[in-house]
Amino acid sequence: MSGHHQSHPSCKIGPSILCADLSCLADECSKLMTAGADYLHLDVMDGHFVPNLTFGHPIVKCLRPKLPNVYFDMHMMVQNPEAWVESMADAGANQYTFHVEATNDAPALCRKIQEAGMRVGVALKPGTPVDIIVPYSELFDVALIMTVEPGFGGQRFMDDMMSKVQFLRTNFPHLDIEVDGGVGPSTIDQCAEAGANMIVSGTAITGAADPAQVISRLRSSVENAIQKSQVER
Ligand SMILES: O=C(CO)[C@@H](O)[C@H](O)COP(=O)(O)O
Ligand SMILES: [Fe+2]
Repeated sequence: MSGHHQSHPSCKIGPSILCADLSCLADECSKLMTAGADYLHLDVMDGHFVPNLTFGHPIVKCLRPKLPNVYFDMHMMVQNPEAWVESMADAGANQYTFHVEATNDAPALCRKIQEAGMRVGVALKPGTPVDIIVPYSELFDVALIMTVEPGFGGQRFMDDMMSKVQFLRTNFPHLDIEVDGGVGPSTIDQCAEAGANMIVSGTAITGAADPAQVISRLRSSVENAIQKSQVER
């Protein structure tokens, strides 16, 4: 995965497995990697922070040996994100993306995640202003801009979130900026133009007849936008 301190970070496509066939999750994950994914986005929901319930670190622990080289981005939609850092690190997670709305000490949590050996992601719900993460921007590797209200796949993309992506790309050219929620072929271009480089897409990929074709479509949109931004400099 791209580091935090490099020129414009490269394009990474990370399918969300939330709406995949969870009865054979390891196979679904392998298929997505074979279809060209760069990483996997695993949605952890606790039924408190969001009105839905999925899975936790025991699943990651079982997936890891079957997918030894896959980057797991854990989207922690949980009330007490501090509680699961060590378990997720032990289970083999690579990135721990917590919601700033779920903690009253985000900088301390960033340090805790770093000390556990994972990359740090900070996620913002649609209603949360982007400037609140500016004071501790040196403590995280990825900013996740939710483009739906978290909790479910298959929702409608919120295009007014693009101003947050643009703000971050303008002020933090080297930051990995992730978008998540309703992202697919019909919404990727505005994400790419705003400056997102880590692309989470769930139902648009797992519901597609040809996931590989959707992944390459998302990738070409982002790579074109990166090229264009570098020419314009
Ligand atoms: O975190 C979430 C939902 O809360 C997302 O990761 C969704 O799972 C993405 O699914 P689509 O909106 O792309 O179908
Ligand atoms: Fe997610």
